[in-house]
Amino acid sequence: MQLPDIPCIADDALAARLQQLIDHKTKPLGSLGRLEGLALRIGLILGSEAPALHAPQMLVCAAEHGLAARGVSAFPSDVTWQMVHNFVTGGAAVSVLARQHGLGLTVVDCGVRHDFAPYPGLVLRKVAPGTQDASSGPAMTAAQCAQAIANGREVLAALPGNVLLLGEMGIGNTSSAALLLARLLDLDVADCTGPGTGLDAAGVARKVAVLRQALAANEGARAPLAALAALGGFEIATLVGAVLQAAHERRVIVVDGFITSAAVLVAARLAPNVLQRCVFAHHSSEPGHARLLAALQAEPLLDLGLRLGEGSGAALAWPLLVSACAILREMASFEAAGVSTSG
Ligand SMILES: Cc1cc2ncn([C@H]3O[C@H](COP(=O)(O)O)[C@@H](O)[C@H]3O)c2cc1C
Ligand SMILES: O=C(O)c1cccnc1
Repeated sequence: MQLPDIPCIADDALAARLQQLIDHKTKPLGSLGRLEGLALRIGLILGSEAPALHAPQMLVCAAEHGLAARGVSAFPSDVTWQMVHNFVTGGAAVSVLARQHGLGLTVVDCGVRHDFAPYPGLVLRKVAPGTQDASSGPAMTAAQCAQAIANGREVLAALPGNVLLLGEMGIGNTSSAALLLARLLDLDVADCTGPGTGLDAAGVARKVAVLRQALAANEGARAPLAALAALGGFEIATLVGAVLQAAHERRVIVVDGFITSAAVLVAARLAPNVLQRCVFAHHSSEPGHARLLAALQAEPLLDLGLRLGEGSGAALAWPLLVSACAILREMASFEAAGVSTSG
């Protein structure tokens, strides 16, 4: 499969200039804390000393998981298509937050077991009506996986703006994310698995047992694409494509929780420079997320105890990106404002 070109952002001169601009703003050195690093990162991604974010796009990818039939979620699979309807009609958390913050909202049917009528904001890119049960073999074929990645690239390329916010929906997808994490980071799957939508301790233990079967049934799937096909979901593969395309186009990528971080892990294994374009929105309370963030050396902006997905955390972090850019563009320097420097 042909991957898009994602060059290293290694503009030392711009980095030095951005740091100098930030340091000369009318504030004690470093006093805007993490916002300063955020401003620097966005400046580097957009290649500008005065970065401006425009037409931010929330992309919610949805699909069903064959593995869900094994009782790995506290909710039935039908919730996936029902929530897709809720997203586009405006009633879901991500719908409310996208509306509040003026984010474009695009929902993609990547593989939901339901025939949707055309609806504004709903893009139909169904690879198949759900994946196969990964506990007895690969979730998808290599061709299906490649198709989902191509779909994600195409959908993203058609969206305006210079910021992509990642969201997802798919009952059972904390299982896929845990499997990808265990396989690609060589961790015990028990350390990657949590309650998801709300399993109790016995439920989590049963989930771990099923996930061990999935790893055994897909023992040979070790390379990133093979692991994605064997253990992933159509929404995760579509997100991988969208992330690769957004990174190629030098958009800022705002990563949501556990599942979208797993998609970024796969994308980064295919093209490590993807990570230079990512801002991690929040620390999900799904336990595996801490390990995933550590492996990606990511420092998420928020820690609100969220465990929803959909893109809710990315939407909540969005105002911080806007503020970081405004500070870089609009705050006066000591010189311009006539304020005395220290000492
Ligand atoms: C009503 C409802 C809305 C959601 N929105 C996101 N998710 C989240 O829960 C699912 C993952 O958890 P698990 O692996 O345990 O199924 C995903 O669809 C995710 O986006 C939801 C789940 C439910 C029930
Ligand atoms: O962090 C997430 O993305 C998440 C956690 C639990 C359930 N659904 C999504």
